[in-house]
Amino acid sequence: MRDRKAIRSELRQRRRALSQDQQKQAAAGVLEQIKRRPEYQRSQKLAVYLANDGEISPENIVSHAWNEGKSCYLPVLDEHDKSKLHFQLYTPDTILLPNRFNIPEPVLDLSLCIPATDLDLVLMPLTGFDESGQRLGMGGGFYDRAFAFIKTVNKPVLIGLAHECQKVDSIPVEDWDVPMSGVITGEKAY
Ligand SMILES: Nc1nc2c(c(=O)[nH]1)N(C=O)[C@@H](CNc1ccc(C(=O)N[C@@H](CCC(=O)O)C(=O)O)cc1)CN2
Ligand SMILES: Nc1ncnc2c1ncn2[C@@H]1O[C@H](COP(=O)(O)OP(=O)(O)OP(=O)(O)O)[C@@H](O)[C@H]1O
Repeated sequence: MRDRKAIRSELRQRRRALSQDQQKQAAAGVLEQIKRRPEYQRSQKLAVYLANDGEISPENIVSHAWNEGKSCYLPVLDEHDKSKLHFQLYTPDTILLPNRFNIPEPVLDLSLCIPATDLDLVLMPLTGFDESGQRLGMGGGFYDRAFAFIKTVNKPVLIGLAHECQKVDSIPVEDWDVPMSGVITGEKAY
């Protein structure tokens, strides 16, 4: 546990230290990489996120997906059930407000949310990853809880997006960790 905290803090510093130029390049690269993936090409409903705290930005992927007629969904926290994560439709007209972690998100409208099992592809934010597909998030357990069913249902496909500097030799695993089927950086696919 201490381990995970230390790795998380080190890796958050690393991604925050990237220059604007490096961020721009990485965001362009991650689009080029994802366009080649059959899981992306096939997907109609994909979960994305709005980059925060140095995360690699999926914004170019969102624009591409919209152009291709795909639907994008954003994670939205629930102020009543603080452990829950919803996925709400994201369009160019969506109004965004900062959540309790100061990350912009749509104002929760349950009529625009879909069950996690209806998503085809989830592009996951992360602080660290290893080549076996283990993921370290921000520590809230939101994605782990939202996709805990993945062991029994083989949908959606979970793919992490990351900067190369977020790769470590191995992430200490916990029982509840949900493994990703792959990770895409600005340079390559793992
Ligand atoms: N862009 C993005 N959106 C996301 C996530 C994410 O990782 N990235 N999440 C993925 O789960 C959820 C938010 N999870 C988060 C969990 C912890 C902290 C965080 O900053 N914790 C602070 C303490 C903040 C406080 O208590 O005020 C910290 O650790 O320093 C942020 C987001 C939903 N939206
Ligand atoms: N399936 C689950 N059911 C109940 N609690 C869970 C589950 N998954 C994770 N948690 C709780 O969430 C907390 C945070 O987990 P962890 O440190 O793995 O988060 P994370 O993967 O870094 O964050 P996130 O998924 O939000 O990006 C843990 O203390 C754990 O108890």
